[in-house]
Amino acid sequence: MAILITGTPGVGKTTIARLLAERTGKKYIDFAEVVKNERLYAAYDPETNSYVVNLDRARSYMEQLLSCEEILDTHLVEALPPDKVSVAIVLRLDPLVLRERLNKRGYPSRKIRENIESEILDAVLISAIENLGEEKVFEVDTTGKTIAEIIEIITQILNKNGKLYKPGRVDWLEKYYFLIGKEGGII
Ligand SMILES: Nc1ncnc2c1ncn2[C@@H]1O[C@H](COP(=O)(O)OP(=O)(O)OP(=O)(O)O)[C@@H](O)[C@H]1O
Repeated sequence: MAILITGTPGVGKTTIARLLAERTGKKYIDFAEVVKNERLYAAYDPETNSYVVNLDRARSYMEQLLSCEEILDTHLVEALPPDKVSVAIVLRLDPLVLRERLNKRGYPSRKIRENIESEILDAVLISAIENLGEEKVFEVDTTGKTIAEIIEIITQILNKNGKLYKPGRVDWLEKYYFLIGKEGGII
């Protein structure tokens, strides 16, 4: 059963998932790589350099691939077989910090806006709860935390001490509703 590290693009999934895999000796799986290598996509969008994933094919491929406790890195929870995911850690990040990171990547302003809106509106958290069930889902606000602090929190969650990290504590909407619809999240 996989441990899923998820969240809006740019929140730190790959950084955390890779380190967690190293620390635990578990296999790290970059879902985006699997999609590309196994051609589990229906289309490719050159403007945003992203793939439109074929959810059914992806889900059945991952059903075969996932065996023991891999560390899985993706924001696309709906492409995963729910019965093969034991726990989902949704990383959260202050939208203004996320905007800085995505700006540094040189993302087009439309892509930045979409990701910031997704973070403000809890899109990945909601998808994780809907697809996996709330009992499997935990939420970690990574804003201002070091990588070591985040790994420590995830370790607590994996050791069944995650009650402080159940969904519902992070709420960006009240503070950042005015960013919705702004190109590139620019006020
Ligand atoms: N706790 C942290 N503190 C400061 N910077 C961080 C932290 N975690 C990640 N970063 C930085 O944020 C950037 C994005 O991290 P990362 O690529 O891991 O995000 P991601 O969620 O996997 O993004 P994507 O889904 O687009 O691959 C990187 O430059 C990384 O070094």
